[in-house]
Amino acid sequence: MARRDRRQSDWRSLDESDVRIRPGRGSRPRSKRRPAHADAVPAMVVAVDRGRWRCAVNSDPDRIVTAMRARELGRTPIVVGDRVGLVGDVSGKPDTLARMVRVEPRTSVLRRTADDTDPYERMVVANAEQLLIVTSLADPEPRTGFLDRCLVACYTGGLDPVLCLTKADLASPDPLLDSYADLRVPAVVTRHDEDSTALRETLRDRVSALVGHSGVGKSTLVNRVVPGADLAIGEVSAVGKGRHTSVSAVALPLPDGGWVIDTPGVRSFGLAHVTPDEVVAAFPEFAEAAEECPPHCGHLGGDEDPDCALDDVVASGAARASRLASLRRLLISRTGAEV
Ligand SMILES: Nc1nc2c(ncn2[C@@H]2O[C@H](COP(=O)(O)OP(=O)(O)OP(=O)(O)O)[C@@H](O)[C@H]2O)c(=O)[nH]1
Ligand SMILES: [Zn+2]
Repeated sequence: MARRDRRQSDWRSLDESDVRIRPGRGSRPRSKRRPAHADAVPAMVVAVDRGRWRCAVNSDPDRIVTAMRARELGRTPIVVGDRVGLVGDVSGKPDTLARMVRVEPRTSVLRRTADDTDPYERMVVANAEQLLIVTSLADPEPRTGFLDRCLVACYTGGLDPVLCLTKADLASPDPLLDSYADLRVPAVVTRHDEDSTALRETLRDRVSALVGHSGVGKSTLVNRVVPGADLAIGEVSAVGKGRHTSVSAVALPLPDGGWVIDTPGVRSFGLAHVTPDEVVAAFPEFAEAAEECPPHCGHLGGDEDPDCALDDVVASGAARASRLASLRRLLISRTGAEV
């Protein structure tokens, strides 16, 4: 609790956003001002730049409105993917500015810390249903440490992970797929000399965030599934005048429905905010046993956590040893060196 209090008071100094899902909000008694904004129109944030938010009214990519934050929202972080309520001029005509009066509770949050020692979590994307972890099979070689960290971010943030393995013309996906089989993460394999039907199917009608290291072919993918993506990114990143390249997330509409949220600035996932128990919670067969562990168990077993109860689950035959090994690999990635 102490940690939470400290964090709350320090939010103000952050430039990126904090990151909390606020599950309590839906059941909280309605505040007095809510009825006053009964006419607010729903919209999704598609880009953020320096105190201005670009929003798609009714999630319609053809109804883009620029908005400011109503004073009553204080400094609540508002990021791409947030569902908001807008009042005022929502025409979207040049030089008009709507007012954002509400941020809906989030269904998921993709968050990270800047590095592993940074105690402050930052929100990257809100409400994405899935995270496409874009990894090339060669050139550059897959970085499983990064991949594992992305999985942890999914499990603790409420997103469905999907492995997106690119450059299959250069190397076989099988070894990588084998090493993730126990985690049961769905995968899409792509190569630039074949069509992208499987990828389109995976993305259709969903809100998908994309992460990947430089050079893995993420831009190639985005341009394939979103015609004119380069142009669109240029446009939204021009929200704050004078800025030509966007490093924050940008939501781009898919022609068949759904959105992809590119995260150009995100090359790493510090996970200082994640506890071992949060990771274990994503593994139903181990979650209950973890309650039998000594306090502050890191669940790594061996010399690190000799009394960890997770080994008993495997010994009893209720889970496979390889599942526990995969879980522990994720736990190690949480504390391991940044990759
Ligand atoms: N062989 C092969 N090369 C590919 C494939 N997809 C992309 N590339 C190449 O990989 C390089 C990097 O692709 P980009 O799409 O720019 O990669 P990125 O991940 O967006 O990288 P940044 O722009 O640095 O963020 C380019 O030279 C692409 O032509 C593929 O399926 N096979
Ligand atoms: Zn344990």
